Amino acid sequence: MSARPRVWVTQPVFGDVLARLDPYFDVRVEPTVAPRGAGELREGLRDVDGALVFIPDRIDAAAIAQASRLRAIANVGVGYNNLDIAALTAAGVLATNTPDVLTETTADFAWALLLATARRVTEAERWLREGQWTTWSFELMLGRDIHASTLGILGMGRIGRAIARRARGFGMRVLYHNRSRLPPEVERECAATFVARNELFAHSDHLVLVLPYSPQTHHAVGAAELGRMKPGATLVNIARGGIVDDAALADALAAGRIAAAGLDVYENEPAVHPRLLALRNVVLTPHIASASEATRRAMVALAVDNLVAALGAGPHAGRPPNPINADALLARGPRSA
Ligand SMILES: NC(=O)C1=CN([C@@H]2O[C@H](COP(=O)(O)OP(=O)(O)OC[C@H]3O[C@@H](n4cnc5c(N)ncnc54)[C@H](OP(=O)(O)O)[C@@H]3O)[C@@H](O)[C@H]2O)C=CC1
Ligand SMILES: O=C(O)C(=O)[C@@H](O)[C@H](O)[C@H](O)CO
Repeated sequence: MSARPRVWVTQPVFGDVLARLDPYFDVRVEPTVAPRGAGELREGLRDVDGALVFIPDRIDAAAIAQASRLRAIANVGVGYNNLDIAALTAAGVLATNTPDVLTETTADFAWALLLATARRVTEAERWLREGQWTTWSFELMLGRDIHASTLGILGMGRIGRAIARRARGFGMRVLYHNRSRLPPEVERECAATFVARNELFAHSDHLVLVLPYSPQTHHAVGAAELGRMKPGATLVNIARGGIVDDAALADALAAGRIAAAGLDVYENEPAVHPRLLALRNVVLTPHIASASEATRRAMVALAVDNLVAALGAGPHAGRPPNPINADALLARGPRSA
């Protein structure tokens, strides 16, 4: 039996980047992309020291309880609501994520969705491809202006601020809400004004969601919040499924309560609420906000660095760049090698 630590990678991504694990570990990379169910994740984690996992992999308490060798989980992604952090910490398993490297690419994509949603880009293309463009009409596909309008950002963290910075070019007024207000110099740099949560819904022409998913943010945007939005406003969600109540959103869009929505994430993804699928005034993308080639490679590279260091190897042994639960080390008992 090998004395080297064992590592499991749940998707076959960028082989040249994953190869950087090889000098240190016995690595098993899943050969196919497939949803990994609870049973498969339990089995995969049972005999390994570390794993490199992705957003669809739900690492729950049951899997962690059976993973007696596990010491590190490197999540490829900045959001980590797929991990049971309390259970990992109690078990002495260090978890890491990949912030910063995806900030600008994700902010670019928020703008792609915002522009497509407000100016009806995908709706117009679908209509044209359906052969419906027989006469040019002056009032065809009238959209909502972006320039000189008010952009609202719920979740003004790394990505929210990058979205705000881009708004300058469109001459927009930027409002934001966080649980805690940003320092004045950051507000100045983003040219953004802090407002109460209800004010954000009431005054935004275009509202972008960029906050993490947690039990506290579950259905943070439901019927009541949608009801507070301006008639004709648009909503963009690049944050996480579950933050928006998808059924309530479908109601608001169908009723014309708000003009349109751009969604990259969904409550039950990859399943999309059938009523959202049936609507024309919604732009739907398959959770790709960070998906430029350079950024996806950088995310995997950072997750590799995190895993190597978290398992006590490489130049930064024991000091992974992006620990989520550094206190896990305090809980380490017999499973620490
Ligand atoms: N679609 C995609 O592919 C991608 C999605 N994401 C999602 O974007 C999220 C944000 O990433 P990033 O900007 O790097 O994270 P940050 O932690 O830098 O920012 C999150 C912001 O949300 C705020 N926030 C947290 N809870 C609440 C709340 N209850 N109400 C209002 N604001 C809140 C935080 O401020 P405060 O603590 O003061 O409230 C903070 O400013 C990720 O967690 C992930 O889910 C990220 C990348 C790609
Ligand atoms: O970073 C996040 O939180 C994301 O949602 C996206 O960047 C990725 O799609 C995901 O991380 C892939 O695992």
